[in-house]
Amino acid sequence: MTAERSTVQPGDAAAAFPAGVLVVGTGLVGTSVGLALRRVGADVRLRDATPALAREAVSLGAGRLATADDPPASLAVAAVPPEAVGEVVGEILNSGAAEYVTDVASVKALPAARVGEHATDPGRYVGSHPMAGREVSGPAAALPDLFEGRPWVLCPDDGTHQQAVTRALALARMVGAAPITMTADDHDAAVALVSHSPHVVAALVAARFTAVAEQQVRLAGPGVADVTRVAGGDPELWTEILTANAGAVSAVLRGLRGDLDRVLEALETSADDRRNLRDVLRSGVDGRARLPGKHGTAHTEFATLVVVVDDRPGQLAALFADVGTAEVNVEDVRIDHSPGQPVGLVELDVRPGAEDQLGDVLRGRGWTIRG
Ligand SMILES: NC(=O)C1=CN([C@@H]2O[C@H](COP(=O)(O)OP(=O)(O)OC[C@H]3O[C@@H](n4cnc5c(N)ncnc54)[C@H](O)[C@@H]3O)[C@@H](O)[C@H]2O)C=CC1
Ligand SMILES: O=C(O)C(=O)Cc1ccc(O)cc1
Repeated sequence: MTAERSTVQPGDAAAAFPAGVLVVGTGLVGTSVGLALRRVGADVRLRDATPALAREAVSLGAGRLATADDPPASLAVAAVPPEAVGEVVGEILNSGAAEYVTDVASVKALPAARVGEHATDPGRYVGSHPMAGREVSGPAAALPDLFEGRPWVLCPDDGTHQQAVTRALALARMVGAAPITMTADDHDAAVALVSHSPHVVAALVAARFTAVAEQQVRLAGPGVADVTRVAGGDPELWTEILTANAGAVSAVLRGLRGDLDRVLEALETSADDRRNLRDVLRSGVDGRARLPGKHGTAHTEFATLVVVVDDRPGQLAALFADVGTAEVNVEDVRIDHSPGQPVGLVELDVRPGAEDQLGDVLRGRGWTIRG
């Protein structure tokens, strides 16, 4: 497995893609690819099975409409749902719409097999998957910096042409992502663990809220919102993703079911034996510490400063202006606001040790620091 990052220079996009890039499927991911490529000066052509969505992507600045007269693009990106990848990639290659093609589907083994069935020269395709997304679909949700600093997995196999890999690598770099190469099976096992099973768990947790009294759900805070954020994703798309990666996802969920049984046993049998419960919770702490942190670096536990802000216009701008004078890098920010309360809480994450300096500056400027 290899990982790399580099800086894009002006002119790199034209050199990498002399005949431009064709994006087929102008939803969240396709339009984000177009927006990111336009920022580095690439010629981007767009089409979608629903032409109005391609026109919407054009109006957002993601490129121009593809036409039948266009010469073959240097690279096409099939940004369509997993089950459509085989047919779409086959059509692009067989019609000569592009020299090489990649896709962005969240699973890799099944689409590659389908491309083999549809394309006369499947070696001009290399599967890829940007590890970045949102729980909202469609062109309007697209962001030009969606892929910035995120892993972008490439899955070449023995039959893949080197030039297909070169062009897909260039795509990942041009949009600011960090390319990683692995086999389709390794990819599918990894995303079952870090993306697909968490999605199921998030949906299961969130589904508990549908049939309970409103006053129970009203107590929910940012913790449960974090845990369930991805559950807002498109159920149609996620049904396709989970079905296409059923084996790997089932393996993770079976392990999870075993742990859940241990928790239930600990809760329902001996109130004195807390060991199993503690073991599960301790494993959770250990597992979470292995997650990559900001910019794909190792996870760091930040120190958090909680600042009380009045619920009135201009407060956040004033706070950030004062933070700016403290010469402390803020690694992350969260804003917690309870409905009906006249104040909000702004959580500022800083490197451990820097919180005293920032706290002193903010107190000196009249801010209330909680805790
Ligand atoms: N949503 C996410 O967070 C992420 C999604 N992905 C993958 O990206 C792909 C696209 O997902 P989104 O952009 O989120 O979905 P989306 O629903 O926003 O966009 C998909 C687009 O493909 C078009 N489309 C469907 N079939 C087509 C066909 N046969 N020919 C041309 N256009 C067609 C649809 O009209 C739609 O505009 C999926 O394979 C998904 O697994 C990858 C990373 C993140
Ligand atoms: O929202 C997030 O944190 C995600 O991780 C989104 C995501 C969804 C689907 C993918 O195939 C890849 C990334």
